[in-house]
Amino acid sequence: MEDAKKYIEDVLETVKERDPHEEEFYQAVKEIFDSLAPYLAEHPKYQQFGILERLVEPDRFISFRVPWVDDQGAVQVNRGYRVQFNAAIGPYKGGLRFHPTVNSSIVKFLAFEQIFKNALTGQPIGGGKGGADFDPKNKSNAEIMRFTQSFMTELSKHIGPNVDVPAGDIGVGGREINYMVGQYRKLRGSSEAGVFTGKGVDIGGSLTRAESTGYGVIYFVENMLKEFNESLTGKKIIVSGSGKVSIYAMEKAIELGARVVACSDSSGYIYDEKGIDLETVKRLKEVEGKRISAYAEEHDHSSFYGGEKIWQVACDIALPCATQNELDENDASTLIHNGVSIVAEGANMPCTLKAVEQFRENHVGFAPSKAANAGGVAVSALEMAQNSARVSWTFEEVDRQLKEIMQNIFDQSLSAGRQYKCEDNLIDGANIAGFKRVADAMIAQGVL
Ligand SMILES: NC(=O)c1ccc[n+]([C@@H]2O[C@H](COP(=O)([O-])OP(=O)(O)OC[C@H]3O[C@@H](n4cnc5c(N)ncnc54)[C@H](O)[C@@H]3O)[C@@H](O)[C@H]2O)c1
Repeated sequence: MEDAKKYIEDVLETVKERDPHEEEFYQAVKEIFDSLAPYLAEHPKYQQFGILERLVEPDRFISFRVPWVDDQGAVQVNRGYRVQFNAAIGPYKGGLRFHPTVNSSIVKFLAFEQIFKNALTGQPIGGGKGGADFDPKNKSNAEIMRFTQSFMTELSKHIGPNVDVPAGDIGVGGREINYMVGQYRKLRGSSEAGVFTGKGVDIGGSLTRAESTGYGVIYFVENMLKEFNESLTGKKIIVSGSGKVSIYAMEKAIELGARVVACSDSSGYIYDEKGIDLETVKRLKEVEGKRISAYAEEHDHSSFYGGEKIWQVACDIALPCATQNELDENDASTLIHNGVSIVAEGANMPCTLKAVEQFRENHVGFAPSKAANAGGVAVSALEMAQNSARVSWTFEEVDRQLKEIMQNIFDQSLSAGRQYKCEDNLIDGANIAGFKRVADAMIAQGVL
């Protein structure tokens, strides 16, 4: 065991030395590697094949200029990225994020996480991620289109249905993906349906893709509750964010009998004791593009708390579904003090390492993002399968497969955790199960 720990520490040290400014990337690598010691101790072959050293270096890191012209006629320049991290089990697969905070550390951490998440789904997809430091807020539709087309002019050289298949993420939804599909088709002169997922249903998108990440989080939580012969009925839930993941996590939770009392956006949170009216949230966010405070103006029995964090609201289940590191150790203490029993990560790495430590110490059921939010990428892979076969499955069929995949991810994570005596915790279990699939595929293919 000591040898394995030393191996992990040495590789972590190299990561820090090589890119000391990439804090989020280091955090993501540490979170995974810290789980692996008992598994690596039992299987020294991974060290002999230099798996950890190879895993932390992406196959390719692409960074490029994205020039575009705004509505006033001024030239703007943003920076675009695509990290093709690991393709041992299939083409690179992962979303594109448009947000001003996007930088090399953020895209590398997201792509690294994606490798293990994709492996956990059991599907043939490798890990990648990308985006741009472009802020879509307050941009006109024409500006979004011009920016997205310019972004695709460069990215199109590096992607393809068997190479790298991007999807959406923060700031990139169906509209942006459709613009990318169009620009890619125009540049290539051919229709390659399987090069993007999250497309509109009319142009080859899959039913249930929009709902899949949020629904998947709730299916995962259902599995956790079942272990204790419990269900979602009557559970009080809070969900951060009010975007693609949050909205559909709320929808499924409400459908299964839970009471969702609070949700948020980057300006603050709303609390509605009677339970959030999701139709209002959908209209405000998906149609009108308004701040979440507008909810409180329409619902007398609700309140808006500007600039405050949602984690002070007492609940049974907390679902961080907005962004990375949105829940720190103080928030974790507050949630624990207020009696939270399950925290499931809908967003990628929303809890800091110290927050996770607190949940572990206090025996709060914790579902890590790479397991809990894998439903989105799983349905993306189902979209690729439908595109290859030129068929469209029904909503019910895709939902059935999604449920099955989430159940498998839960079972694998639980059993790997138990096998390596990680006190039944799903974090170590998910990390070990995901690592095993990728590492074995890397060994089988030789030193590349
Ligand atoms: N879309 C997917 O299929 C998918 C799949 C897996 C993981 N994720 C992850 O889920 C998270 C959300 O992605 P999304 O696709 O829903 O994005 P989105 O842009 O649709 O929504 C993001 C939401 O978070 C809110 N937000 C941002 N910063 C916040 C803050 N500091 N506090 C409170 N709210 C804040 C925004 O206002 C918005 O409501 C990201 O971490 C993303 O990587 C998304």
